[in-house]
Amino acid sequence: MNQSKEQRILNFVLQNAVRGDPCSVIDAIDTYCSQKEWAMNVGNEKGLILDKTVEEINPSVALELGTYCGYSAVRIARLLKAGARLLTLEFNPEFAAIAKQMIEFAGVQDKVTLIEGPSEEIIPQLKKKYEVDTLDFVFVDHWKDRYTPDTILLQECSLLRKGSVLLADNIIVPGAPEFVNYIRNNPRFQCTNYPSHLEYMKVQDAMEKAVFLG
Ligand SMILES: Cn1cnc(CNC(=O)c2cc(-c3ccc(F)cc3)cc(O)c2O)c1
Ligand SMILES: [Mg+2]
Repeated sequence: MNQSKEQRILNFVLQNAVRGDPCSVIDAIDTYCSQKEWAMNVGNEKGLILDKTVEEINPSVALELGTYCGYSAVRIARLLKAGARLLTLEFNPEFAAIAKQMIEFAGVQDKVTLIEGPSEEIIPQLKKKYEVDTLDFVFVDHWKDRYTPDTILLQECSLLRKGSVLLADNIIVPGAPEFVNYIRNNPRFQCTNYPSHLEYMKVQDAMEKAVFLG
């Protein structure tokens, strides 16, 4: 049975990156996906916006919606302080299996909890089952039609506190127009738009930062 693209990306990392070196894993994925096969990792240009946001917040507890191959999980986890943790949710079992191996090869597995399943089921479990109080940072990068319902669900589950920061990918491509409308017109969020480009392409994209005001 021939390999999936995601398996080919992982194989390239295993053969070209250095075990335990997150930066070499990030670079290997970006090299493969810019030269061989496009894939929907956040990429290096938007990845720098993600890095700066994580460094600014220095979160103790971070959540990622949409793990995919683990590129942004490794990107975020490499910046976390001792004792800080990232929970990352992935719906697709094949992607979750690849991401698990990617995270372990990068050596950040002690900081990352990869949870497989639908976000609408897992978010309500975060407090009791995953011992989360509130979230300092949320990277939103999953199904674009889930951005708004899951942002509402995070509020309903009291997982956001005054100052919690959401950073959403793909505001232009594939786009999340309903989310943009919801979040920019919601007085409980202070929004900032970060123009950028679609990963590995010369196509316009953007990220949206939304600070929860409590
Ligand atoms: C299957 N699946 C598991 N997670 C998800 C959620 N992510 C996306 O859908 C996603 C899609 C694109 C994209 C796809 C085709 C295209 F032509 C242009 C852009 C880019 C991204 O950065 C994304 O995050 C989908
Ligand atoms: Mg994305």
